[in-house]
Amino acid sequence: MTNSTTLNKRKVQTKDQSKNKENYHQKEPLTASEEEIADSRFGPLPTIPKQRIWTRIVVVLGTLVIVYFTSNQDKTVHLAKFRDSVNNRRQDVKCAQDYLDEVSEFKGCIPANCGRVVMDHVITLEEADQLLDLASRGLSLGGGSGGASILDLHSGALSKDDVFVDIYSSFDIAQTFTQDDFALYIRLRRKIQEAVAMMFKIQSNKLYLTKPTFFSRLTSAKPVTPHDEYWHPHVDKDTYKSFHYTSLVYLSNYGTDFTGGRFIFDDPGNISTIVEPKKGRLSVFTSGKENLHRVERVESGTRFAITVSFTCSKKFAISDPTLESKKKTT
Ligand SMILES: O=C(O)CCC(=O)C(=O)O
Ligand SMILES: [Fe+2]
Repeated sequence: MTNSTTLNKRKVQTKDQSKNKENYHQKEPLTASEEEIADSRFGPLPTIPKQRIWTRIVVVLGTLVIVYFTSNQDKTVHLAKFRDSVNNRRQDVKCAQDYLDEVSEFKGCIPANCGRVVMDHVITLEEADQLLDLASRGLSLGGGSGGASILDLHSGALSKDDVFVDIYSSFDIAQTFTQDDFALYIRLRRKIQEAVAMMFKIQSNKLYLTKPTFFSRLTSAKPVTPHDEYWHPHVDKDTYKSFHYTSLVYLSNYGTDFTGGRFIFDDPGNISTIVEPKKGRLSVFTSGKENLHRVERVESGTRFAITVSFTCSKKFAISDPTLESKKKTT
């Protein structure tokens, strides 16, 4: 066969194929023999009913809408619910670089991981009740007119109306507190310090109590001073330079003693990581930007807690208060 004959044959084939194509597009009925050939070689030509196409479009669009809205919405994660009883429920997060840079100077005080841990079995219910009793007696000497009152047993700062007073110079504190109160306070501070050291794998003797360390009483009352606005997101280390580890012990129960007032870590990706306060619950976390947090506004009732703060830097250490040492300053 010559080359020209082959070429001619190809031309004929191409002509036939384009004829078929035309047939297909123009939907001209196939001849019986063409139909037979099409059926036997390829099976019947596929057809998608219009209704099914619309169903698919609606499903795809619906899915896109759901994905769009859910990805922009707040996601809520519970680190510890009120009804949970947790041993050491931890969540590691990447340390903020400036926190890591700073803490790296303090050998024995560098956390194995940054993050948060909730512990329900470090402070007993009885100890929490005793602390609550101590806090209530102290706070009964004053109390802010807005929704937040604090009592700092180290500095003596107590909220009173819209200012702070010094309980050690304003009152005869021996009428309000006993030596046992201070002994309890010191014992629990040590317990918390041990727990912080254990959870972050650091040396307890490289950790120092720092200021402010204080009791808080929160209500739904209208704010009077900026100190009453406890619900703003913040980083403890930005507010208080000395902080490296923050710990909180809750002294009242979410849902029964008060509503609202949950503790929330504002995590990247609009994730709210929630700790519901519970009497005796200890929550500890590294104080850097990795742990941006806030307290929800209390809606009803009264919420008591104590913030116990630790530093790795000896120069920011404060000593434990005792009844004797504090009486001397009056
Ligand atoms: O009371 C709490 O749950 C948190 C208080 C707090 O954020 C703080 O003391 O810095
Ligand atoms: Fe805080």
